[in-house]
Amino acid sequence: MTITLNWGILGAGNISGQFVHDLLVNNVDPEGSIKHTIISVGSSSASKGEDFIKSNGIKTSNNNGVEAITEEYDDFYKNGKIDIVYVGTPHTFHKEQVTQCLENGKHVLVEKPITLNAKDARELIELAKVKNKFLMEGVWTRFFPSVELIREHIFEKKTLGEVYKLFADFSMNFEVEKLPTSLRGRDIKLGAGATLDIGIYSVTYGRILLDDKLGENSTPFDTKSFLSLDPTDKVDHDSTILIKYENGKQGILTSSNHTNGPDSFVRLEGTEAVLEMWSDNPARPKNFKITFTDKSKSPIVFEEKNDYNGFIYEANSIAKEINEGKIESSVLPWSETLLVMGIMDKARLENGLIYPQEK
Ligand SMILES: NC(=O)C1=CN([C@@H]2O[C@H](COP(=O)(O)OP(=O)(O)OC[C@H]3O[C@@H](n4cnc5c(N)ncnc54)[C@H](OP(=O)(O)O)[C@@H]3O)[C@@H](O)[C@H]2O)C=CC1
Ligand SMILES: O=C1OC[C@@H](O)[C@H](O)[C@H]1O
Repeated sequence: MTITLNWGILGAGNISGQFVHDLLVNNVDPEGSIKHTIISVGSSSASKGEDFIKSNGIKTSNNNGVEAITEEYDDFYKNGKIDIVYVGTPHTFHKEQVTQCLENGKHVLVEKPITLNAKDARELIELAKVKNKFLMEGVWTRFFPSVELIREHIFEKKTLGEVYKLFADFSMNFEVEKLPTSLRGRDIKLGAGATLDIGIYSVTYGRILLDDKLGENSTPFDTKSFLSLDPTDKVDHDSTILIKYENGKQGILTSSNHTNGPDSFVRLEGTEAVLEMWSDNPARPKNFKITFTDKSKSPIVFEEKNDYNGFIYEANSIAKEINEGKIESSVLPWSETLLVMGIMDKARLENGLIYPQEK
């Protein structure tokens, strides 16, 4: 049986293009049992939407015979052919746009962070329940094949022995000082700051590699944090969150817009082995290596090679869950999203970073 999901893409920008790439690659796979049709691109301007369709190569031949259209936001929300909306706009627009999508009877996959804080996220979740529509935050990292394998090694096979410490870092020098303060990466009004933008991935590793449970069932933990706020734009470009679980496991979860991180963005230390993860982008964990203390044992290496950016894994998981009538992801349930948002709320509170929308 083939499952087909009809998508609306909201925001004709950077990440929407990368997401769409994966849907199109998937559609030309003759073996694929899940198909993703792009119905419409919602954009602030028709010409921008048309450019998006052209520059990302959306054609009837790779879109299940359907010609994608572009619509301005109001028409897009009302388009009855769209099953699910992918929201690919800056953080501060997510709350209002997700609300519009749910109110108009659409399922939603919204880019990370779901909102600026846990309170707003909770409101969206309550609305998804009332409208009986699927809602998930797009933390695509959690859906990669490597993550499932690694979690099996850590928690089921105990390949690393007892795990004690995690170092997870997402750092990318985007030469902050040279950028205009009006950009998403610097503008406090657009929710700028390393913690919400990239620190969320380090926190995600702190959750998926140190705890085998999710959300409301998670192992109790405490966090402490240090955020350095920039004197000009007032947001954090360097962020460190320390996490300590009740069972003693510790994580050092860092992010920076000032420096480039190490090749191995994750180092997880156990009594019998060390796990390292690498790829061109810490958000997409394509490869890992487990090296044993006992040098007579060969390392375990996994490398993913294909044409996907990696968004296809979350998209296919969602297609299956929606097909089964679910409104909440089993991989990233609402309570887990709220827990991560809560960690970031606390870090911001501890360091005095309040967004204008929260005042
Ligand atoms: N999963 C991942 O790896 C990544 C996720 N992201 C997330 O995706 C989201 C979007 O990021 P990105 O694609 O880089 O953003 P862009 O700056 O490329 O903006 C995306 C779109 O949002 C709309 N938009 C942008 N700025 C404004 C503004 N000031 N006012 C109104 N609308 C605006 C525009 O849509 P329109 O077409 O309507 O004009 C724009 O095309 C963020 O929340 C980010 O955290 C980003 C990068 C990677
Ligand atoms: O999610 C993200 O991952 C990659 C980064 O470059 C980007 O700023 C961020 O939004």
